[in-house]
Amino acid sequence: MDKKLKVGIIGATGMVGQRFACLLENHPWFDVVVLAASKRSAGLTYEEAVKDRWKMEAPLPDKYKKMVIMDAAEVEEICSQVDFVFCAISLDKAKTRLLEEEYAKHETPVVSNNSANRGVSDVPVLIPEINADHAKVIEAQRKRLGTKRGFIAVKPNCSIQSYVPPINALLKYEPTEILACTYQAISGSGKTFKECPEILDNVIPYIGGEEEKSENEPLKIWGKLEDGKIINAINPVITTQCLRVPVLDGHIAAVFVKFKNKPTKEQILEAWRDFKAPELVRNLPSAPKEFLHYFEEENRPQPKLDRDFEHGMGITMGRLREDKVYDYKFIGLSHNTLRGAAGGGVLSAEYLTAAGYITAK
Ligand SMILES: NC(=O)C1=CN([C@@H]2O[C@H](COP(=O)(O)OP(=O)(O)OC[C@H]3O[C@@H](n4cnc5c(N)ncnc54)[C@H](OP(=O)(O)O)[C@@H]3O)[C@@H](O)[C@H]2O)C=CC1
Ligand SMILES: N[C@@H](CC(=O)OP(=O)(O)O)C(=O)O
Repeated sequence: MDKKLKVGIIGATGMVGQRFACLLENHPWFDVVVLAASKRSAGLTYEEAVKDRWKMEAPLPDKYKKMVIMDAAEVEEICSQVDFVFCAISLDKAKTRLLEEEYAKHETPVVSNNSANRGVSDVPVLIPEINADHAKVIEAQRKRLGTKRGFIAVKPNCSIQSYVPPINALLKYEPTEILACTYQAISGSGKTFKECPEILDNVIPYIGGEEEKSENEPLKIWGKLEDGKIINAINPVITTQCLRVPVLDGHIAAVFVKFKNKPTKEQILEAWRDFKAPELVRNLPSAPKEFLHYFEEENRPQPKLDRDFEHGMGITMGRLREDKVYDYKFIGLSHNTLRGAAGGGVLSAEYLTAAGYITAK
């Protein structure tokens, strides 16, 4: 790429926004020129705004320290400075949806981490290794929005990333039923242990809205593009329970799966070993070299040991075995704020750039 694309991070002060800032510090294609958040932070330097709430292990990058935070509601001004934006904000769904559409209508592509637009049939919900071709729906979305270059693309909920990629590699055996129990890290709620003392020595058996997202979003990812819409898949039927556990980063899923054509254990391991994303995706700067990795050790994967596999962009699995009720069961793990949030967003933006959907203004 001759010149880097100019990028804004909307929600830059939050847990996911901070991840974006770190991932983009030295990105080969993208240069962060705008940091935006709510009115509460607008006008402060980034250093001032995150002073008591920097949640990353890495120190706050020098590049951002003196940048003055803009108000995310100043859409026109922000759009005049950037080629596209990443968006990760805590705001109610209806307002988020409108705000994202406003950016798109100002001819600024939005790569979103929020759930607000995931249910819209012409908005692609991307895991680039799996459904990069869904980006084709952007053409129809642009017609609806009346834009030439503006559009919204989203990354899916983080809980599904621990079981959808491994099961995706097995689609040829026609999975009919999936049961997944997820054990989700506290960073998924934007918190650290200091901010979440109730989780110590505890498990919280409810994460608002999570099970609905976990059961429905995979069906859109496995859906078909028809007449300018993504039509959700009907199968497999998915049921989940999502629990919050005392882990900082990394969502584990205990997964059970039934197939129409039951594979052998060796066939499953082979499908995981041989899975290859499309070449364009494999060569993106943030793409993991190994997307799916199976551990033979019985006590893996573990969040603390394995969440950073492939810089937090790979999915690890273990304990594959036959089951008495379902055909097979296994454990999956993904890093929720990397693959499941900012990393997934950056990879999607790289794909959308490489495929020509995001360009310099
Ligand atoms: N944490 C995770 O693992 C994941 C989070 N997500 C999604 O990403 C989004 C952000 O999550 P997270 O980073 O954890 O949340 P945080 O609560 O940590 O951060 C929220 C961000 O939103 C900003 N914000 C709040 N209100 C407004 C507003 N009215 N206008 C503009 N910006 C506003 C905040 O700015 P200020 O500091 O000024 O208040 C802050 O930058 C959510 O939609 C979440 O569901 C998705 C996948 C995983
Ligand atoms: N709800 C997830 C994080 C999240 O924000 O998901 P979503 O992107 O679907 O809103 C968690 O708590 O771990």
